[in-house]
Amino acid sequence: MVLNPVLGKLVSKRVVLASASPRRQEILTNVGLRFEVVPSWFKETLEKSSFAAPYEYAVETAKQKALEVANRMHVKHLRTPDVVIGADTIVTVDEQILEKPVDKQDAYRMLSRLNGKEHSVFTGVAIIHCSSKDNQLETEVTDFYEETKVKFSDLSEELLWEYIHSGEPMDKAGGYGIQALGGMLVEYVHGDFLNVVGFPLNHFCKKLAELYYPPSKHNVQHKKYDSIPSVDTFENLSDGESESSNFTEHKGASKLDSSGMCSSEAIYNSENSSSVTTALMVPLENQNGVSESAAKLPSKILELMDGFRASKALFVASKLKIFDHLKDKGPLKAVDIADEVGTSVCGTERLLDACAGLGLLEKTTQGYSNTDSTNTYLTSDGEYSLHGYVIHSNDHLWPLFTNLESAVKEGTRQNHRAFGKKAEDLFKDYYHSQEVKQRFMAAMHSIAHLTARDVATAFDLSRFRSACDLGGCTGALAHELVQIYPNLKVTVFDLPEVIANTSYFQPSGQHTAQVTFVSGDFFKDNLPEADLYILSRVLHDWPDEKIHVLLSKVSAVCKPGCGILLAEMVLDDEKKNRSTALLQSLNMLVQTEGKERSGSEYQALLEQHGFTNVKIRMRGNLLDAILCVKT
Ligand SMILES: O=c1[nH]cc([C@@H]2O[C@H](COP(=O)(O)OP(=O)(O)OP(=O)(O)O)[C@@H](O)[C@H]2O)c(=O)[nH]1
Repeated sequence: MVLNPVLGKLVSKRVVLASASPRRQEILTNVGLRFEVVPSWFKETLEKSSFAAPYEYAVETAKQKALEVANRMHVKHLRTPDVVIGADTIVTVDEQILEKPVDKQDAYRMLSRLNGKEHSVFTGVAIIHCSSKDNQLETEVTDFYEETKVKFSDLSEELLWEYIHSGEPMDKAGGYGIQALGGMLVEYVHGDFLNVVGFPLNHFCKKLAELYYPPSKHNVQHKKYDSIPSVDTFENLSDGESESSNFTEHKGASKLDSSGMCSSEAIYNSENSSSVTTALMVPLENQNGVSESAAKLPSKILELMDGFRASKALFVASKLKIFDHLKDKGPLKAVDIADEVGTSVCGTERLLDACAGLGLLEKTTQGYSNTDSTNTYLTSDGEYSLHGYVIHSNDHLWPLFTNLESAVKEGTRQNHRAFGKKAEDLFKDYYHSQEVKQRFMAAMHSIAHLTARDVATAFDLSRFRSACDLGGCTGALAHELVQIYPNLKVTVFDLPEVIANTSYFQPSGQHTAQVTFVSGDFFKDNLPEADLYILSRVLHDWPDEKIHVLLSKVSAVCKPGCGILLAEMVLDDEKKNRSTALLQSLNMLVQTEGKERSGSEYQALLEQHGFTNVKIRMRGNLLDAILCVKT
């Protein structure tokens, strides 16, 4: 994959995307970039007439978005990031700048202007390199823009309104999404398609190449980065740093084409790849050296068929604490690991090779060692350890999922089949078995800790003085909130059995005293008073009837102006787009009476209890956020 050496330069850096746009997150995730998402609070209100050209407005807005996040993260002691990326997309037609429509009428106004005409889409991008000197933030700004021309067909009023009623235009510049239904409105595109979607990836890579590989004697003879360097050029540019070598090329194998099929060219296998691409070896030449045309294979389907093998390899390596041993002692040979964990050498070697093939381990002549992301996410003491959730997935979710067929046939949870006990009796185990309780709490903690910043920064919550996190478990989200909002006090409200076991999970450091724990059952007991009630991964556990009971209790204690913050995976209205969220809904089917819901479904539930002004922030990661206010 020729572009990866450039992106590889960011591997060891703390990269932050200052954008709430799920499309930008997806474009960058798809090429294997690892980053955190901290949406900018910069309001897009710069005076447009003060800019000589529309692209200058987009570039300045992108810059201000990124600088706001860099400053906020620095000031709030959230560890200064190395690189912050901001972007802003606008549409221009007849010398007018169109941003996101504020309502359906506004969307109609925009789409009518674009109807039958060619217009320009500009995305301004800012790449801010940050450092901290004497506790002062220092920034180096690189910015650029990209223009793409798009022409709309002549569209009927009826079609425009049908499109507007689909809901798609609302969070999109110019009121359309070219990547989805909006694509049907478009006659042609001249230029970078991804630029229209919200992020000019190609130009971004060229900028990184300029920044990280300044012209040397060798490449000055070539064109100066007005194109992406070729494979050879990249090899010449490589400075031999390990991050570049994470991106491995193998000749004579396969890569995915845009249709998801395989064609013969090159294998791409990187630990930074968001999805594991199944490597299907397709020889380019037969034994006589004659080229053969490689058969197209349904790689996506083959990958899905293999998915359970990959999951189980990860689970077993985690259960055996292989990643923990390698963190402390790696690199280690298979024989040494087998000795440490008490397993067979031949079985351990195959497991380790599989983990290396999946990008979880690195294999060298010295033996096996963890990748950076394995150290961060898969060791039990990693900064964002998911170890607890991996073990929960193996011990609890795996047996439930093996009964998925029955769950689908019967439409109910499968605890009785998976564990020989009804859900209620399992709950009693939870009360009585310290081991089961701790495993569950560790699982919930790992996801809450990983997603806490995303949830806490989805909206500006600084106007709230007190919050109550209902079902807040170990307080991971509460602690993140008080770091970000130092004037906030958070009460974590959960069952007595949970509260009694929270001490192990408590962080040290600033503002921890602002988090307190209160035990109770939110269906039965009085709720603590607060300006903001938080329900993170709670509503998806319950059917609508129970949610009404809970929301009416919250509504009864909420004063006007108080709010609810929900954190859930939000489905699109047609329930067809986000496979992770749709699979999560199956996950709720096998074990609860709940389900994942769409934004409109949550809105309807909330509005029935007097909560209005419902705002939804699709984060595109593990949790989305919904904020509403009691009127
Ligand atoms: O064809 C498409 N055109 C545009 C989009 C999406 O539109 C928005 C543009 O808005 P903006 O640049 O202000 O970005 P936000 O979404 O508000 O997020 P920030 O937090 O970065 O301000 C952008 O999301 C594009 O992806 C589209 O999807 N298709």
